[in-house]
Amino acid sequence: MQSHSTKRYYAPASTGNLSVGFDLLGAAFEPVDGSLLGDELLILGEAAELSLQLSGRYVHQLPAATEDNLVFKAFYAFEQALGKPLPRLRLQLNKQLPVGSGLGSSACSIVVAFYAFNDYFGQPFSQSELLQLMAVAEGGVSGSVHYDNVAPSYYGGLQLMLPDSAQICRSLPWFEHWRVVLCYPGTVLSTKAARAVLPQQLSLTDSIAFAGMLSRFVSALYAGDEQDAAAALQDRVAEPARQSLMPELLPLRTALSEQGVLHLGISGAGPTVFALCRDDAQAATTAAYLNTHYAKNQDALTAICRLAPQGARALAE
Ligand SMILES: Nc1ncnc2c1ncn2[C@@H]1O[C@H](COP(=O)(O)OP(=O)(O)OP(=O)(O)O)[C@@H](O)[C@H]1O
Ligand SMILES: N[C@@H](CCO)C(=O)O
Repeated sequence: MQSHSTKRYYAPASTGNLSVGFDLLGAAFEPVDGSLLGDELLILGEAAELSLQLSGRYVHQLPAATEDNLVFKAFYAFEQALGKPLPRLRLQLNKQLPVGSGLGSSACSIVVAFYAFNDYFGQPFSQSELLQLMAVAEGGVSGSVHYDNVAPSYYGGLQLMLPDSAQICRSLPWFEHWRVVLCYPGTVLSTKAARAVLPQQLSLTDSIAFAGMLSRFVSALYAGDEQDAAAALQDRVAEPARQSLMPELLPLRTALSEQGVLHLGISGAGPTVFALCRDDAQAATTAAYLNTHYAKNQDALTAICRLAPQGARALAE
């Protein structure tokens, strides 16, 4: 039961890479039916000890020990960054994103936790300071610091990372009528494992192709050229190495492309796939197709989404 002083916070699911922008591009998504696809954190009150209750559809995928939960770790990282002891909190995590899914599940818990602590304790950190703390925490999970899940989950929208810039990332335009079908098959693929197969070096040809395709995509978004933007969604970095981890990707892409779907790619490090659709009708048939041909068990999740304009936020109590 919620007490009067309970505070509720939420952060949305995100898709890293978006095929063309390995580690540099990420988008937050929300279901078109108005439901929430992301983690929720409740601050129930203060107590002598820090505590965390767990609930939600994917609670069974979380580590058994509370101390291993990223929300717990986020609290101590927040306190350490602040440099002074904080009151202990009674927390509840409503875990609605599958773990090791490619939906930015770890980032989502990290983002909602840092956002909540910053709000609760009177905003001691600026937005970019908070984002850096989130990225460091996410790096502790995946083995390297990358912002393409934490940035969109925090800010919402489609975010392009800006290496060496104080701003860290910037929102890009998007086509409002585009729909994205996210399909998580129900099987786990850890980001660390999916990064272990990546090439350590890119050839000059692949480096130019990577920079070229990402530039083409960004330029097409600004030009409002939908066809060119969709055509630029090509992954020259991660997908060739990750295909062996996701053997169904290419046959599914061929089948959906024959149905006119704009693109099918790996969401983050997989195994979730994202299908880019031109409208609601195409998204509905694509969702049905992926649900039949890619979903594997009761943990599977298929959602018809649009870009989430808003990222982490407080919800009405
Ligand atoms: N609250 C939490 N949410 C998600 N994962 C958690 C949480 N607490 C601890 N973990 C651990 O963090 C790791 C998350 O792994 P990983 O980064 O592969 O998942 P993911 O975030 O869903 O993947 P991706 O970033 O590709 O979407 C797992 O080992 C999981 O047990
Ligand atoms: N850019 C990261 C995203 C992880 O979700 C990767 O592909 O490894």
